[in-house]
Amino acid sequence: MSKIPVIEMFGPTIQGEGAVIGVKTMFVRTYGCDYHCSWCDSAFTWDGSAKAKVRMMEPAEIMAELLELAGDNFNCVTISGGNPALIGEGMGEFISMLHARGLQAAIETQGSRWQEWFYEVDVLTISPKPPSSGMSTNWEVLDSIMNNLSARNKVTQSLKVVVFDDMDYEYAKSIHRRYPLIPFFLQPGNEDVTEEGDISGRLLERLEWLFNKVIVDKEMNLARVLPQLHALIWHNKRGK
Ligand SMILES: C[S@@+](CC[C@H](N)C(=O)[O-])C[C@H]1O[C@@H](n2cnc3c(N)ncnc32)[C@H](O)[C@@H]1O
Ligand SMILES: Nc1nc2[nH]cc(C(=O)O)c2c(=O)[nH]1
Ligand code: SF4
Ligand SMILES: [Mg+2]
Repeated sequence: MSKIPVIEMFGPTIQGEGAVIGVKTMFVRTYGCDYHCSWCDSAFTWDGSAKAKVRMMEPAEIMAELLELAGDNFNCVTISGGNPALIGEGMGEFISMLHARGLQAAIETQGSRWQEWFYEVDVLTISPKPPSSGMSTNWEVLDSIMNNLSARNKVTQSLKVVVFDDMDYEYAKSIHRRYPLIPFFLQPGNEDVTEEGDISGRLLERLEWLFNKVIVDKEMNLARVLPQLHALIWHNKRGK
């Protein structure tokens, strides 16, 4: 059995982003990322600040802890990070374990690495990073991920781009143009992930800004613009 580096597990909560927004889900957050986005809202998964909290866990141990946390009060497990696509066969084993119990596996990843277990994922969210992140996209890798998934026609995949500014918006358009058949989501960026208290007003202003860009843009007729719903309700609180 191959172990998985887990930094936190929480839930049940409500999926706050993307294609399955609003669905009750547990979260498993893996440690480690091959990116270091300037505005990452989960930097503790890679910046070393929470390294002492990482547990190397067998898939069966993760399953047991989810059941301990929530009993049968969930049907979906979202695996995020960090980048869960850094993990090899252990993750494939964990996804099989979820399926054996009739549970769904949702994955959040940035599209920088391929894993064979992507084929088994029920809801796969690929979130390429725009210029404001400071990261650059490896188009060869992203193309091959999107090609592999399309060829199997089995996984429910979607693309989700976070937008902070006009340059990010142009990047988002280039993603949508490149993969026009893939469900496409836009999400405004949270510009201060450490602010305490109610940040909903600030987030809603950015949502309106993004709405207004999409409304006048005929290339975005099929895009869906969504907030980070959990951030509107629970703000920058961790484990929500
Ligand atoms: C923390 S990441 C982890 C999964 C994976 N590394 C990725 O980036 O897709 C989960 C989601 O949060 C988004 N995100 C991270 N920081 C954000 C911020 N400051 N504002 C809005 N979305 C953010 C990412 O773009 C991604 O879609
Ligand atoms: N409620 C809630 N929904 C989410 N969707 C994606 C998240 C993530 O951090 O990957 C996230 C998260 O952290 N919380
Ligand atoms: S890819 Fe995801 S987890 Fe990694 S630094 Fe960027 S937003 Fe954070
Ligand atoms: Mg989050």
